[in-house]
Amino acid sequence: MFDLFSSIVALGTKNEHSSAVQKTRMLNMLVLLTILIAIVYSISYMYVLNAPLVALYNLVLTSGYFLSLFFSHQHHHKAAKTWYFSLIMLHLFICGNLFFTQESGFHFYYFLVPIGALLLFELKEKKLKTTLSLVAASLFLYCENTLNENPLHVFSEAANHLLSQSAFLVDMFAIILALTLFSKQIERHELGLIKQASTDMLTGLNNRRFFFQEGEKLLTKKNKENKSYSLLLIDLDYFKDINDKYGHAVGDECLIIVSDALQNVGPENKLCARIGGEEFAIILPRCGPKSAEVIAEHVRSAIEKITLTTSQGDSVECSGSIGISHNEVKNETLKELLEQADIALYKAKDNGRNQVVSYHQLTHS
Ligand SMILES: Nc1nc2c(ncn2[C@@H]2O[C@H](COP(=O)(O)OP(=O)(O)OP(=O)(O)O)[C@@H](O)[C@H]2O)c(=O)[nH]1
Repeated sequence: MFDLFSSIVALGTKNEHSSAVQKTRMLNMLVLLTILIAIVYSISYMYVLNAPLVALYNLVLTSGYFLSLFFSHQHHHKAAKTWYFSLIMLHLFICGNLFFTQESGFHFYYFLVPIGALLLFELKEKKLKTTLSLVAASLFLYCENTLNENPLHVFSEAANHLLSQSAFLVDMFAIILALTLFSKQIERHELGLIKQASTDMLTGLNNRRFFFQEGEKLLTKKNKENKSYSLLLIDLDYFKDINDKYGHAVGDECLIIVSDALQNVGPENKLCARIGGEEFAIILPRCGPKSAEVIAEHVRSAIEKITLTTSQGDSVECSGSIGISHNEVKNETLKELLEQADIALYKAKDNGRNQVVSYHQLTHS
């Protein structure tokens, strides 16, 4: 049963972009919900309100919603939405102006049309969305001010009261549901944008922007708490040669593998980022000079162990030089720590590469 529900909700979502998938799923769900509510109404007309003819007509109208699911299945999304909203308006008009009188409160359901259209139509479908909403508003006003003299079924006052109350409740539920879905949509998009703006596209590591933003925050906090921390600046050796010899794509693959290795070495609470072409940085919170040197050595060794086999069968090896700095003298800023780590890194390159040099060692020797 659940599988059937899931496959109906997923109708027409294959190979669509994520926003269209969301909207199509929402429409399919709404169609199913409408069918369910309409069936519940038919059952109550039949057994509670004793109006079998109304129940039958209502079921015939309800079957029309399946066409919307068919349009979704055929990927005619605009047609699916337009048909759904048009049919729901026709359905309400027939209920309020043929089956019963406006005292049944069915015309209050017209409010669902602008809410649904706002959620389900794309921004560029403004005209269609506005037209449907205006038609719904006009029909509401018409029904509110017109009394059907010859209804198919005359309800008692209590039944009319019950029906109009149920319309209010469904309206309220729909507004809450729409707002919840809407805010979820916004939140999801916002999180996606934040992630995109802070991630390096090639390697998936944090990017330079995020590193500086979060690094400053982290260091200000640690400086205030008088806690020690270290910074590792890692630069791959002779990377230009790898690009020149094996091609840019192999160079890219190498950067990805190195990034994975960096993420897997050292403590979990580190801040690791790609801050330049073949340059990476790691901030190690609560980490003094000795521990930083041990971790840096693990990082160096992890990079050295990487071997990449190209499609031509060549083995590519890489190595990295690492400069370390600490907040030992005064509460250094991130910029100062990077400058110190850069001096140490330069020394590591100068000494022959594939090694770790600490700024602390340089200044104390
Ligand atoms: N494949 C690839 N290469 C990149 C990327 N970003 C920068 N590079 C290359 O990285 C190389 C860096 O070269 P250099 O600065 O000379 O450094 P190096 O060859 O590693 O030499 P040393 O640092 O002195 O050991 C350049 O050839 C850049 O084109 C990237 O995203 N992908």
